Amino acid sequence: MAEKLLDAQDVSVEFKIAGEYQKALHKVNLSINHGEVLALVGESGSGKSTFAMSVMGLHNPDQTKVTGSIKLNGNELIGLTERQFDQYRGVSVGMIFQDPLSSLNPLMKIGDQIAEAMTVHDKHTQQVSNRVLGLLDDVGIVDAKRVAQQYPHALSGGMRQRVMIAIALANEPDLIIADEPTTALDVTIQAQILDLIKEIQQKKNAGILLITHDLGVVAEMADTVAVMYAGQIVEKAGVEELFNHPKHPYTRSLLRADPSDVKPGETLYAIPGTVPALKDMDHNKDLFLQRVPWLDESVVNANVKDELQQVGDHHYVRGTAWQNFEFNDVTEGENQV
Ligand SMILES: Nc1ncnc2c1ncn2[C@@H]1O[C@H](COP(=O)(O)OP(=O)(O)OP(=O)(O)O)[C@@H](O)[C@H]1O
Repeated sequence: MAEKLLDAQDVSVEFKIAGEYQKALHKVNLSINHGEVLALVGESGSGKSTFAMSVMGLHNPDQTKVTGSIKLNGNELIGLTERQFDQYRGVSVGMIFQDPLSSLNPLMKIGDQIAEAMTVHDKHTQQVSNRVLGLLDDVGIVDAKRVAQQYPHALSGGMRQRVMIAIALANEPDLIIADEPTTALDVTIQAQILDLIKEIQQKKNAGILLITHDLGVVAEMADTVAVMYAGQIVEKAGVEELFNHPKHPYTRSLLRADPSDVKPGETLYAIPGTVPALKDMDHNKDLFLQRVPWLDESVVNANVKDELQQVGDHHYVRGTAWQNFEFNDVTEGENQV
């Protein structure tokens, strides 16, 4: 079998908070093939960015313990020094964040910032200038010559995001990590940027780790979906399978709470409660079940294995609560927050 582009096994992350290590990720297993778009979804605080930052080596080693294995093209990343990480961050892995303005240097012209991202010794050659213009062209910027001479503040949000994508692509990375890449943009611009990411991904056969809370974006972009809750993967499946046959109570709740899926006259389902604080996470349990008020305590408190159970073709679920999970529509109104 061909080597995986990204292969993360048993990745756990602990943050030192008030002198004590607290676990934010527990034994996460995720892999991405070349050309595959994996969407990582879950509510705010579920651990999506913590995972992405582990892949990019962006955690502060003095306050964070990262264990397990993360291999990129077969090379282990966990345990690398900052200098070693530099050899692939921005090179084999490109990054697109939610807020391009805070990622771009306000004092540097766009063209120089793109050139700066390239792994070439002399950034001032004609070849580099041509490549900068080519990249701006690739991300759909017309009049690239003029834009290359501008500063970030002169551009619209959508244009800035295109520039971020050009920077992410500067070294033709194998993997692109896109953390909420369109959240800050207007809906029409969102669609353009998503199309652009998809087009680039197909052209370059790059793998994408797409972090989003927007299920519409997932449906549009993803091949595979991993659902994260309280620092654990609770369900993984191909995108159609996950949308059509969700199993885990959390996945089913997320889909039910999807604002884009509400029909006129219907009220939007709100998942009761919130993601627990790190110190309250007992990862031997299926932590979402605490938020299902009608479940029996014995179900909520039962210990659950770390390994996901295979329930279909490429479809995996954590725990067994899904087997008897039903929405309690009678009390649902009372349970809403
Ligand atoms: N540097 C840090 N120090 C302490 N706790 C942190 C740190 N970074 C993240 N956490 C905690 O880890 C948990 C997971 O956070 P994370 O940002 O990964 O979630 P997320 O799913 O990406 O959320 P969002 O969608 O809001 O970005 C949260 O409880 C968060 O408070």
